[in-house]
Amino acid sequence: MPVLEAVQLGKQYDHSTAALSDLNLSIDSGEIFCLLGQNGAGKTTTINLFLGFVEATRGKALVNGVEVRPNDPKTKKFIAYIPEVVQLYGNLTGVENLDFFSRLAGFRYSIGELSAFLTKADLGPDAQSRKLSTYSKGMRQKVGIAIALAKNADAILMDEPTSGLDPKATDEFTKICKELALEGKSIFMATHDIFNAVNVGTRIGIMKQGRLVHTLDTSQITAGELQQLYLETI
Ligand SMILES: Nc1ncnc2c1ncn2[C@@H]1O[C@H](COP(=O)(O)OP(=O)(O)OP(=O)(O)O)[C@@H](O)[C@H]1O
Repeated sequence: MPVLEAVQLGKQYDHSTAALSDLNLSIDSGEIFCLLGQNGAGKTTTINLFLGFVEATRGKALVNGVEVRPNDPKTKKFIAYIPEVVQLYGNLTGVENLDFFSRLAGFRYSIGELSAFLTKADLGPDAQSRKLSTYSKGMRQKVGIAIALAKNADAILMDEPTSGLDPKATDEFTKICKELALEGKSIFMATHDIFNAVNVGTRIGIMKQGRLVHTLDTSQITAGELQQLYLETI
């Protein structure tokens, strides 16, 4: 069974044209699916439909075979979400933030366990005990990853996770994503970074005006070819 599945999924906000139309997509355990598309193409809408933040006007989104419904916690426990800027408490340390958000998700961990999640997310011991107000954007992303790990989510959804990260931080983030996928997590990422999409993704989707117009295996395409296809498509 796919971890994330969209069946004829569509969304129309009010009287506007459809933000998403007829999306059919299956993402398995261990896959990293990178969704490309211009501003307004429908990437965030797709993520929001899986999260249950907005309600589908057509079709359905499923997580582990369970249909997503807004305000229904059933599918939320399977998913973690990492927004472009991970919102955390500046006056709490990395460990304290992770503890707070783990408790919100219903998990209580020892300091050692919390520290192990942060270490796995590539945040060293010095950083773990520092206040979040001193963290870089890349470090905040790592706390976001640790929160996903602590929640034991099967799917991690990310909206432009590498935007604004320097090349080293992007590389570190990419390595963590690959490790998580090897452990069986499903990752769904909206991104504008074509090079990183080819580097990190197992599959790429290109969306235009709410429609998924291309789906490719990254083994079949170079970054240059993807860029060409993207520019021809949008
Ligand atoms: N809450 C909303 N109400 C009305 N229209 C919306 C709402 N959210 C998004 N839209 C519209 O839906 C379309 C798709 O937007 P969406 O944010 O999903 O695109 P995107 O691909 O994520 O863009 P970006 O790369 O800028 O984040 C756009 O036309 C946008 O204006």
